[in-house]
Amino acid sequence: MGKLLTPDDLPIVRGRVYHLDLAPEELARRVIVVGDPDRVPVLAEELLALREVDRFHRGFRTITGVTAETGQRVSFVTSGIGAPSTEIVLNELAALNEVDFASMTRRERWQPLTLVRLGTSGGLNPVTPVGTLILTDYVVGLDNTALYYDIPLPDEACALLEEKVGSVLTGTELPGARFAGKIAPYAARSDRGLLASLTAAASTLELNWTRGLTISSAGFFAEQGRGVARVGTTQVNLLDAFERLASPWPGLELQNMEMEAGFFLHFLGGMRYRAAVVCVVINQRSSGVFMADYRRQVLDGARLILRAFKEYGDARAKSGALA
Ligand SMILES: O=P(O)(O)O[C@H]1O[C@H](CO)[C@@H](O)[C@H]1O
Ligand SMILES: O=c1cc[nH]c(=O)[nH]1
Repeated sequence: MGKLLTPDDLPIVRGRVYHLDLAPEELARRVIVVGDPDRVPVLAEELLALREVDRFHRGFRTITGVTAETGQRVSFVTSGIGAPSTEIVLNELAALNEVDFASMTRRERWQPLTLVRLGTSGGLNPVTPVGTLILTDYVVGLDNTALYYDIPLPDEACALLEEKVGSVLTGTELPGARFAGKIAPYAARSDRGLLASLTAAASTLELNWTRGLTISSAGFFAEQGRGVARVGTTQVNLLDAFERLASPWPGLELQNMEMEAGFFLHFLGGMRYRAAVVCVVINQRSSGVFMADYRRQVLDGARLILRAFKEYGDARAKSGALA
């Protein structure tokens, strides 16, 4: 028998996890995770033929159902904004998948989940137009939530990215700043097979898309170079420095900045779940252009993900692996 979890380690209320208010059978094995709870019913209305579960608790909306186009069971789940909120959601999703709530021990058998974050992001690449879908190849996270999870470096490219983004931070520190040197970049990557399926699906749909490097910030304002509040910032001209960041190797360009991809890929990679990230560029940080209505692009992103789920599942079934 696995380790016994106490009701305080993993609070379960009326058979459901404490924050998401979901029971194990209410979660599909394929999950699209969005930041904004209002995005969940939009996806459900447009894409589901059948709705089985619809919950809203602590700001987290979840809808599980069967898709009209691919006939797959999927869950649309809210992460909320930022790594700390995402940490709660991903831990509860993993517990729903792996823990037997009757005995409060890990089940002997479970299959990894397949999850894609579908979000919005700020554009950092002047040649990538607003409205483009970015498929994250690698991400560098700047939050410290991920640093509580001791997960091995996925590959040598991640080490190089950590070093490059580390020098951007060192080069933009305010001399004498109280927290100078305290922000520790960590790199992660999308699951290679899932990214390949997303890339293949994107190539067959007439979408504006590209792959690239994503930066995940710990916040929206100072952390993304927005000097709105009347207090000093540890980093100065951070955005300019990011925009000058040379491509770390041919084929990988810095594309966008958002707030959850880093933790998402770091944690789920460590769990050996299959995870990837697709974000719409809704603004151009250098020119100040901002697109407030991105509903169409988000739906395009969701259709792309559903198609990739299908192709990825079919390819795995053909190779003898469980989908
Ligand atoms: O549109 P979502 O998925 O929320 O993603 C982006 O939007 C929020 C900031 O406005 C952050 O969560 C950021 O990552
Ligand atoms: O600039 C942006 C736009 C969306 N989300 C972010 O985190 N930043």
